Amino acid sequence: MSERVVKPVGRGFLFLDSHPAGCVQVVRDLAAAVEPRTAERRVALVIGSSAGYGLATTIAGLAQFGIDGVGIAFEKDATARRTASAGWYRTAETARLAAELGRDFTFVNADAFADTTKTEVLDLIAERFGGIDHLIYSVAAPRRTDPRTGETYQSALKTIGAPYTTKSLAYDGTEPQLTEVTVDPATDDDLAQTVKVMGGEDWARWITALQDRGLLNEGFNTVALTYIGSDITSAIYRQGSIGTAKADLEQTALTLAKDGLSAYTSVNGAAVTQASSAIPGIGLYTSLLHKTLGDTMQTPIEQSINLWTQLTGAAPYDLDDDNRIRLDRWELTPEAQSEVHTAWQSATQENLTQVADTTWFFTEIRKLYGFDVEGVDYDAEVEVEVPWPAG
Ligand SMILES: NC(=O)c1ccc[n+]([C@@H]2O[C@H](COP(=O)([O-])OP(=O)(O)OC[C@H]3O[C@@H](n4cnc5c(N)ncnc54)[C@H](O)[C@@H]3O)[C@@H](O)[C@H]2O)c1
Repeated sequence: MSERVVKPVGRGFLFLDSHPAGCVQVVRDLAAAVEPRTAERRVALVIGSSAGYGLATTIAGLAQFGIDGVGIAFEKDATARRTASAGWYRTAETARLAAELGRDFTFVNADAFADTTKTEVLDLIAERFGGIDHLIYSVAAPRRTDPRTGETYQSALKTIGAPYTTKSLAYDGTEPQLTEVTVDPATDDDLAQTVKVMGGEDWARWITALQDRGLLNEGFNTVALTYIGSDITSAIYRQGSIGTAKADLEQTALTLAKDGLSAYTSVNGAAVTQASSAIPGIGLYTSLLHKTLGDTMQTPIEQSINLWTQLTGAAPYDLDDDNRIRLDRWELTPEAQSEVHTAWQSATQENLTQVADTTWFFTEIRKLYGFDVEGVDYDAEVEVEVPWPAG
């Protein structure tokens, strides 16, 4: 037992500790946004199930689409000095939610890129479920060690060709700051490494491994998440090193589909997650987008419900010309983009909090660590040593 008061300690968008009770409430709030329904049983493997889009897909799947199966995440346990990572606490609560909903769902804490994880999870699937109907690949990682070569690759957030200077949002601990960040161009090696981390190789390896063991059920389909976004962020995102990796991921889907698999990428909209907040300019863009769209900015839960509706065949796939499932149409309407463009151009330090929803953005950032969540007593002592849910 290790109870203590947990306060936010950190700099900018990064906090060193997470609040267990806040993370519990975040999971409950996500679940409350899903209408529970008893559906036929389907088996899903969600890779990246503890945060952002993967968490939303897991919760929507558990509550509304009757999924059993396995979730994989890579999270840190508490130490003598630090709390566990937020994804650890969220996973513990998601497991409780799954049990309450009568679902058979196991969470594995391991590196999805490792072959040992694939073997462990495939054994579990073979033993417990006999096969899967859906695979959701929602990993966002800064690095990957390829177990077959032992080499470690680092993902880069760089432009292609020339440096690019963007407006960006920062936080000095008291006030939001409008800053300028210059992003360097990627070398060929940076690009190759980013593709190794965030491209389609590992997703394809999971599918091949499942296929080799005969664990893909009739009607199986799979989705890996991708992003396109606005012209405003394209020099850094879509036309940058990370966009090169996303193009590789999308190409992987096309190759898998050619082999007869029902494999897609889904283009999700901008959301505040740990992964996205690390990208220069994205925080400002997302704050402006929220100011423009308000409640019509679709949450990860809403997009996940939309995704499951399509994966389970309740609605036809909403595909674009490149065979990608589009969950981001609300983000890229000409009206929304034109308004965000104007706001982006006009943003200055003086008008920042009027043109951008910075308060909303920083609350969302703190919520990623379980802080600023309504209904949580942050002065109370809380148990920080929480066991990973038993399989
Ligand atoms: N956030 C956005 O705005 C946005 C928009 C569109 C698409 N996407 C895509 O959605 C996907 C998920 O991103 P996110 O923003 O939800 O990220 P996130 O940081 O919120 O979550 C990442 C997840 O990956 C897991 N993970 C990281 N490394 C792992 C590893 N080695 N093994 C197992 N699990 C690991 C983490 O535990 C976590 O569950 C990415 O492909 C991202 O590009 C994000």
